[in-house]
Amino acid sequence: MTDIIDGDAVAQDVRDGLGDAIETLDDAGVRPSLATVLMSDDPASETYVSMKQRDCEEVGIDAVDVDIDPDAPAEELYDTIDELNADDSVHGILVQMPVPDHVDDRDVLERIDPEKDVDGFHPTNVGRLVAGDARYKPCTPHGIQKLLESAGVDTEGKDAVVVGRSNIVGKPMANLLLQKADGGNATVTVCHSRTADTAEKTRDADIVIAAAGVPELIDGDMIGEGATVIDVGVNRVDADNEKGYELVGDVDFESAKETAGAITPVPGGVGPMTRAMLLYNTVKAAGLQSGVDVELP
Ligand SMILES: Nc1nc(=O)c2c([nH]1)NC[C@@H]1CN(c3ccc(C(=O)N[C@@H](CCC(=O)O)C(=O)O)cc3)C=[N+]21
Repeated sequence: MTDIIDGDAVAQDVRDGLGDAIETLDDAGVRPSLATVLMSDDPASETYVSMKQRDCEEVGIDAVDVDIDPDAPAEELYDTIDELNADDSVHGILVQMPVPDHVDDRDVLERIDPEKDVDGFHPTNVGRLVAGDARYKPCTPHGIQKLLESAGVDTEGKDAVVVGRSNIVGKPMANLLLQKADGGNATVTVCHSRTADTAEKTRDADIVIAAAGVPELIDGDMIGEGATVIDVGVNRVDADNEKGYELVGDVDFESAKETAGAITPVPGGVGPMTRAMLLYNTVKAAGLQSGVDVELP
């Protein structure tokens, strides 16, 4: 029987597990606070930001919500980041990506105080991660590590194939799987759009992480018997339903689950974990900035 890994349930465990740390901080008079900055009118981005704010409320994190007109000059976003950097009551800053074309996303990520960079996208935090000394692990790959752990999948000595080489998922995922640490110690292959034969690589893998942003790129023929399949895709395709869209993963779930030993669904797999690990990083940030020792799940 294929194990369908329940991301909603594991995310709930992480949120519950943050309770102790949030209480410890509360005893010290500290309330963790996350600022989300949205410079977009893309409906998907708006949905994600409002889900993050709801998550914060649920666990007892203050959510500061800044909206910037997508047509505003880049300086308005920079000024906002500067203000949030200087505000001691704010522990985490997330600028929802993508930002408009006239704003350079690298400039944005470098502007955020690395201590408050709960996405883990600042070059300082990227460097620390690669060096094996992560401060804030990027939320999606970190969430995937938690999912694998919860499914009883030990990564040590396994062949892991990451499909996709983005800065926010593929590259940090490959790095985490490579670390000499729990959730790492895997033999890692990274496939991408220029890979000669991706199927040949994925077929031999114990763990396949699909993070290419291409709907249903990975099907059952590309998965080896009993492999663990993690689907990072959150592709919105038009559909004739209430929402007007359907979420489609990078994996063809129906065919892949026939050969996989364990698989994450979309929705309800990696997405909720990404949000849970953002809360985790925010609580960690509050601890680091206030000098309060917190125990994280
Ligand atoms: N600075 C920044 N940090 C991010 O972490 C970031 C970002 N920008 N930009 C966009 C991507 C995407 N992302 C998702 C988070 C949660 C779900 C999620 O919870 N999805 C639900 C369903 C959501 C729905 O119904 O649309 C699920 O898969 O079950 C999806 C996507 C975070 N991102």
